[in-house]
Amino acid sequence: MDTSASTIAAATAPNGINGTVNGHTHKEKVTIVGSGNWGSAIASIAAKNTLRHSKQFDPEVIMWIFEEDYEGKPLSQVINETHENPRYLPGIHLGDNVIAQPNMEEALKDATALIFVLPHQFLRGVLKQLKGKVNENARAVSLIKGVDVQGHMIKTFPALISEELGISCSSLSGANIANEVAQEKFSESTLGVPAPEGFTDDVNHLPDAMLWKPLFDTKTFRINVVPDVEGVGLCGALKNIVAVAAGFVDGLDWGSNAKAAIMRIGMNEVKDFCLEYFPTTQAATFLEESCGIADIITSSLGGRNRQVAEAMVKRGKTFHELEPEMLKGQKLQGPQTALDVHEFLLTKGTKRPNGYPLFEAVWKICYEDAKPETLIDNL
Ligand SMILES: NC(=O)c1ccc[n+]([C@@H]2O[C@H](COP(=O)([O-])OP(=O)(O)OC[C@H]3O[C@@H](n4cnc5c(N)ncnc54)[C@H](O)[C@@H]3O)[C@@H](O)[C@H]2O)c1
Ligand SMILES: O=P(O)(O)OC[C@H](O)CO
Repeated sequence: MDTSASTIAAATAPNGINGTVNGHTHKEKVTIVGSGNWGSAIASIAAKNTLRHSKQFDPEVIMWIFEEDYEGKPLSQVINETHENPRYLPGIHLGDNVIAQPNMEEALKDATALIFVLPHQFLRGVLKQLKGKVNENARAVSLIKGVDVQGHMIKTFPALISEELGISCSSLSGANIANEVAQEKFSESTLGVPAPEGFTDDVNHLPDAMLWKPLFDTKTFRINVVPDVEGVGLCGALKNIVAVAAGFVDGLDWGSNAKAAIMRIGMNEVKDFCLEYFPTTQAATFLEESCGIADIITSSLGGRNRQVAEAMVKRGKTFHELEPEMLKGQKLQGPQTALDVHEFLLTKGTKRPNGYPLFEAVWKICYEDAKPETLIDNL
């Protein structure tokens, strides 16, 4: 199937509505694949916007849930009764139009707008279940922060989703700590959409921008569109390694200068890694957008990766021990991404003089018991 932006443009009405059959307008039907901390926050935004843009979207937002028990009841039942996800996003009303659905086939029925928002280690398993069950006119967006590494092959998740499901996939990433976004505190995010080569028109008019921007953009969650799906996806993945390093700095009480230095060095490694292995990515995505520099800052100041890394140093425990204890079912992405990147670099090699010493130091501290103080040895 041809999933290029121009082909999709031809099949999509100019207002972004998913076409017409027998004179009837088809409304986009939204399914969220994932229901954790960010998945639930984004469900609350999508639920408001499907109502706000009722000509474009069916009001109901289906949220596929990896079923589990919550205080003696299935979590999906609790969510559908209370319209809240007390396990992963307590205190936030998701919207009466959000329906939790543990059955994947049911969740996908008629879906035309698929939002992928899972901890990255679970995506391949979920894609296996989805194969052959997705509508061919569906489009996807990945909110997942991680990379897929198989030996010397590295892929972003939008690319993997597109490849596995044969549909177009965009990428949404930014300085977006879920709890703050859900509380409607001001933040920005970057939407990377597919664009035909040489496209110079307004990116907001690209078909996938016209689908996703109205679904996510609010007064307090501002979406900026760029024609760089890979760059947006990679920034979100790699900044998690930098955030772990920033957490080590906090654990060591090295202070603000050291934290700023680690963020600067980390930003350069993110940028160089993207340009070395994904030459179509654009430097402006890292340097000017929320998904780049801004996400490194927020994650190094306030994220879960930072928090657990600080505790690794202060309490002398591994992240394997601390993750369940501190995050209660939420998942870290930084250590696993450091391992993925390490394994990729090992087989692929690099042309960067001195390699990627910050990424490698984080891997060594997380997986090889290296002392946190060794973080700066090769910088
Ligand atoms: N939380 C944030 O602040 C935030 C913000 C932006 C982006 N992200 C990114 O979004 C993605 C999802 O993060 P999140 O915060 O929604 O998740 P989370 O960290 O809250 O993880 C918990 C989720 O994982 C699910 N899960 C557990 N085992 C599973 C399995 N075997 N198969 C499928 N699902 C399983 C749980 O059901 C739950 O929904 C991550 O890549 C993360 O980096 C998170
Ligand atoms: O809490 P973290 O470290 O997973 O980071 C959350 C978001 O990615 C911040 O943008």
